[in-house]
Amino acid sequence: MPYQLCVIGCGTMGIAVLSGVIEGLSHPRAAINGNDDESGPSTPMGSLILDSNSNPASLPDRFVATVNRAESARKLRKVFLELGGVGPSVQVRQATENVNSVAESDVVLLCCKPQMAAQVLLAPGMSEALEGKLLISILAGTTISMMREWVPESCTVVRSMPNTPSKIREGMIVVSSLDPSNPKTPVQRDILMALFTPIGRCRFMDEKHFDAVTAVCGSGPAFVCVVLEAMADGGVMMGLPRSEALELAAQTMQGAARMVLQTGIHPAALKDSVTTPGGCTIAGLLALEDASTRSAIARCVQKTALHAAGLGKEK
Ligand SMILES: NC(=O)C1=CN([C@@H]2O[C@H](COP(=O)(O)OP(=O)(O)OC[C@H]3O[C@@H](n4cnc5c(N)ncnc54)[C@H](OP(=O)(O)O)[C@@H]3O)[C@@H](O)[C@H]2O)C=CC1
Ligand SMILES: O=C(O)[C@@H]1CCC=N1
Repeated sequence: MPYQLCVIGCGTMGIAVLSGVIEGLSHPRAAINGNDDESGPSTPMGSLILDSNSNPASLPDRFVATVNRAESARKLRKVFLELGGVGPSVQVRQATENVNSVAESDVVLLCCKPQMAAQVLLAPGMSEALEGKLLISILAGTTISMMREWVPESCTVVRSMPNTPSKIREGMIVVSSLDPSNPKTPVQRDILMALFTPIGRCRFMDEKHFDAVTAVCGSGPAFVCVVLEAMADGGVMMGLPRSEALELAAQTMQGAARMVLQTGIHPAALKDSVTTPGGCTIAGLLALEDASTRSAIARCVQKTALHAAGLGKEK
């Protein structure tokens, strides 16, 4: 039976995921998946799994979303009203209705800030509401074992890390491979696949990688946009109109990334193929090396991952 999905804390990321899921309901398409350590081998850069939505029982058909403030609820209603043409409506409620929203739903997507998780999950009545439910968290730095302390034993806890491009169904979503104290049933696995594959590339990974995953794909769009903006700035410096400079840089970035994903070509090989001996590309590359660009970006990911690890512990 189709089920009700409840999004607790439907801010930037809740909207991104829910918009992608709702859009995917009316426009199903082939799902692109990364390696899936729970379903056997695939190609180095991922395999194409056709129409993982074929089991309608794994898809939600009713939606509830909660936020804290009345003002946010008003804005959220507008967001989903505008989406209305492409899918079912979403009931928007305030945090005072978290417990009954969870009680009447089958699957819960936890999208609040990590610092709010304990308060939300330990609210009076929430434990009863979560009995037997599937709780999918997108929270950075909040481990399954921390969440297990806050939910009843019968509740299955899964961690996921989506990113903002999920909104246009170009997300990267990593899902924790197992909750050792409460392994996923095939039904729950189907639900995870059905929810996430329509909104991007989906991969199961062990929870121990989640801080690194958070840095690379959760925060990654911010880092990539700094590079994108800088490339456009360079074009503007050399006389290109701003909008064209941005278009050229964005499509170039997308094209290079797609070549890596689709062909499995190593980025270094792709870079070498652009670099004509004695040409202009090597001149630009050496300027990047002088500025230690690679280590700056790698250190940025390292620092982000280390910070992510502490997020769930903040009060
Ligand atoms: N932003 C990103 O790119 C990514 C974020 N994440 C994770 O997603 C989570 C949310 O981040 P983000 O969307 O950026 O944050 P936002 O601040 O945009 O969203 C948080 C939402 O939680 C709501 N909220 C606060 N308290 C409660 C409560 N008691 N009950 C119900 N809702 C509540 C807020 O409502 P109100 O506005 O009224 O206060 C707001 O809508 C974080 O845990 C983060 O680690 C993961 C991947 C990527
Ligand atoms: O900045 C943050 O904490 C969240 C987690 C990943 C992306 N944004």
